[in-house]
Amino acid sequence: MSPQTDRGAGQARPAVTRLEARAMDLALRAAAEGVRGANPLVGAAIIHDGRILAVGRHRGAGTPHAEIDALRAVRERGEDPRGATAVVTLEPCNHTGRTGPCARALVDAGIARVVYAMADPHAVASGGAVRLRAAGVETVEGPGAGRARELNERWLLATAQGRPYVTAKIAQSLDGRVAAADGTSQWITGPEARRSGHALRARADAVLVGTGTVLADDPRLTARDEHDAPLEHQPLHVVMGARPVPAGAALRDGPWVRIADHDPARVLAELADRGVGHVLVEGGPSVTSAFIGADLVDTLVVHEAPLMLGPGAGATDSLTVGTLGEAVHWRLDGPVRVLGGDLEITLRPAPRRPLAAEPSTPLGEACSPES
Ligand SMILES: NC(=O)C1=CN([C@@H]2O[C@H](COP(=O)(O)OP(=O)(O)OC[C@H]3O[C@@H](n4cnc5c(N)ncnc54)[C@H](OP(=O)(O)O)[C@@H]3O)[C@@H](O)[C@H]2O)C=CC1
Ligand SMILES: Nc1c(N[C@@H]2O[C@H](COP(=O)(O)O)[C@@H](O)[C@H]2O)[nH]c(=O)[nH]c1=O
Ligand SMILES: [Zn+2]
Repeated sequence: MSPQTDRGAGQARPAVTRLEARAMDLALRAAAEGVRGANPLVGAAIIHDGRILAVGRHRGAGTPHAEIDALRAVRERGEDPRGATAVVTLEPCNHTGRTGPCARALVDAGIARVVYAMADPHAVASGGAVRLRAAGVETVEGPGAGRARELNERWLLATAQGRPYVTAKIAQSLDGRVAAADGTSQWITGPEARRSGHALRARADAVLVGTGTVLADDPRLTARDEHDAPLEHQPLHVVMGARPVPAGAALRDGPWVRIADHDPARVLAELADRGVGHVLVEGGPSVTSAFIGADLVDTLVVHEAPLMLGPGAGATDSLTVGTLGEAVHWRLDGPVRVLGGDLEITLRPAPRRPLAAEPSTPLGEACSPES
């Protein structure tokens, strides 16, 4: 499939210019710097008079979308976006969520042409291209689609499955233990790593643990700063399992729910019904293994502490792996960070099947020299 434009099929003009292809490359790189969660990673660039005026990106749920970020940067530089081209890694949205529809913002800014990598599969947000064309804006879909899809591969999967995006966090020893033999585990990691764990909680709509963790640790599951004060955004506390949550359990101090089910897919469906878009799974080993075994972890954050715990509980003790060929593979998804004395390793699942074939002409091959 070649890039689509709203021009007639008989018109021979190449879909994108060399500058637009370069802008798409920059937008994709900017997108990759965002944080994963309920929203896809999206970048945008604005081109005018043969120059890339600005590059923007989405910085996480609730913050301005990439197009708005790029338009803001253009205006901050005292430039006028009227008549410009916007190059975006995802079809501009057409809905009012926590931010307004980007399609309208682009029209209001006087943008004349929008090149976007891939259509928005999210039923609520889609339709931006139709709205743009209705307002007389030329649209081109397809350049950079392969890279855009690869970047948001797991978000696209979660969206297609109609479930929340899932991040799992494991705080483990060098030898992969999450508790000592007697069940003690507080704390394996140092304060810097734990602060990063709290930042993860603050980015999630819900934090989920199994009943085993509730009974062993009595976790609070709140998002807190270095002084133990609550952060602004607090996640829903979710307990998965059959046993009741004890009357005095600390997690009852915030909004909480127990879901008496062992099936991660059904638990996610129930959370989706409650409006949860991003779940942080914090263990313990039985629950983490169940999510990983069901291929329902989209991002895995491992906090690796420099200590060994010998015969303690392993992070994924219940994962069914009988032979090396059944190993669950991951790949790095961003830089490894040093947090005090610990490491933070962010991973995403290595694809179990080859990625879908690139549906568009690769960047750089569909362009014409700048006119
Ligand atoms: N370092 C770290 O990052 C963490 C360490 N821990 C440590 O882990 C230990 C607790 O481990 P564990 O008991 O495995 O903790 P879990 O939180 O995984 O709880 C396990 C229990 O949850 C219920 N459950 C829900 N879904 C499933 C499922 N799909 N499969 C199996 N059981 C399910 C079962 O109880 P039911 O009968 O009620 O249904 C099960 O016994 C503690 O020592 C704790 O300190 C815990 C979290 C994080
Ligand atoms: N042991 C361990 C973690 N354990 C996780 O933190 C929970 C306790 O949360 P709270 O009561 O809110 O502070 C605990 O039940 C488990 O999910 N986390 C880490 O960052 N590092 C650690 O060494
Ligand atoms: Zn938008």
